[in-house]
Amino acid sequence: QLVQSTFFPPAEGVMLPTGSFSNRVAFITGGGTGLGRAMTSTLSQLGAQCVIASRKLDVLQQTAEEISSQTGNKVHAVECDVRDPQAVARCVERMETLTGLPDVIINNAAGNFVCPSERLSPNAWRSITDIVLNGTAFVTLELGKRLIQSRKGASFLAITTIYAESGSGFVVPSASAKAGVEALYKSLAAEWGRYGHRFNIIQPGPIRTKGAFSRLDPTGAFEKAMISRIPTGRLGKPAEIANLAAFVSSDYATWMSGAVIRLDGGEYVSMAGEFNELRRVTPDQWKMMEAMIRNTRGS
Ligand SMILES: CCCCCCCCC/C=C/C=C/C(=O)SCCNC(=O)CCNC(=O)[C@H](O)C(C)(C)COP(=O)(O)OP(=O)(O)OC[C@H]1O[C@@H](n2cnc3c(N)ncnc32)[C@H](O)[C@@H]1OP(=O)(O)O
Ligand SMILES: NC(=O)C1=CN([C@@H]2O[C@H](COP(=O)(O)OP(=O)(O)OC[C@H]3O[C@@H](n4cnc5c(N)ncnc54)[C@H](OP(=O)(O)O)[C@@H]3O)[C@@H](O)[C@H]2O)C=CC1
Repeated sequence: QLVQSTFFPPAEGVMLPTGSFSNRVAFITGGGTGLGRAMTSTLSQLGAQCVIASRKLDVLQQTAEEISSQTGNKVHAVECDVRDPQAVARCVERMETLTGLPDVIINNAAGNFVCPSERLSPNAWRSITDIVLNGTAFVTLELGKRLIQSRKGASFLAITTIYAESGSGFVVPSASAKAGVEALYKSLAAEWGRYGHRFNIIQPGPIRTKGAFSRLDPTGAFEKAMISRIPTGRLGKPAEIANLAAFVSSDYATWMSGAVIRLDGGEYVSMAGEFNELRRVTPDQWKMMEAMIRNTRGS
């Protein structure tokens, strides 16, 4: 952590009023681990009945038991590989039986690893883009069609990343697929408002989770450099994303649709600005540089 992080301590308590999601059902892909688990925990504390889905049923079941024993609200675990549209349809059928169709859908499941693009096999490309782009599309279309048929409104949220906008070397399948997810959600925000559906996007900056950090910085060698470019001087916390996701999915945000919200401690703008490296210039060096600039005559 950098010294300025003391100005920006994370508030990790649940932000919305108790009961904000009473009588609501929330469906969270990848809800067993990391940020998905944090969002499930927050929504469950706020009264939602949650359904979490991913490939590893044992992980999902353990998370579901832990959260529901803390909150007293049901959390259902449903096995689902989002790459398989038939598995997605079966998962949604199971959810309809357990809870009925959801009010809140969070597309959070993802796959990623750092790799020079010239080392990627076609299957490596397919693996990431299938989870991130096709998986989000299959979940969104399956649920969207059923919600439209039932004339039920819903809030859809996709978790992308800050480099969905800029692109990034060494995570090219992820960058391409996340950019596709953003196009999908912005497009549906325009098309399906008439059915009572909102679509929003959160772009998190770096937040320590085992899933992300073990695949993106396996040796830990890049963490210090990464934190040094974050103006608020620290990583994000899962609870910070969870509070934002809860707000975006809540009745306090019914006028929000098609929004792309970056929550990254300022990392994106810090990397983007041409002159931002001048942060390193000391007061004495500024004195000298200013004198040089003022003494310049003509062009
Ligand atoms: C600079 C410091 C950075 C510090 C962190 C900063 C973070 C800030 C921004 C973060 C953004 C985060 C975005 C995320 O999405 S994080 C989410 C991460 N979580 C996961 O990835 C969880 C799920 N992942 C997985 O299950 C696997 O990793 C998987 C590979 C994506 C999928 O698993 P599976 O289906 O079992 O696939 P496999 O059969 O194992 O592999 C499929 C093909 O992919 C090839 N492959 C796998 N790993 C690698 C690798 N490391 N390098 C190259 N190729 C790889 C594999 O070989 C297969 O191809 P084939 O051999 O041709 O068949
Ligand atoms: N942590 C960070 O710094 C950042 C994370 N993000 C995004 O946040 C989200 C959560 O990531 P994070 O919590 O860090 O990482 P995790 O690895 O913990 O989460 C990824 C989840 O996706 C699930 N998943 C992967 N493949 C599939 C599949 N085929 N079908 C269903 N579920 C699947 C995994 O469960 P299982 O293995 O059981 O299938 C896992 O629970 C992702 O969208 C990621 O891109 C974005 C920017 C920064």
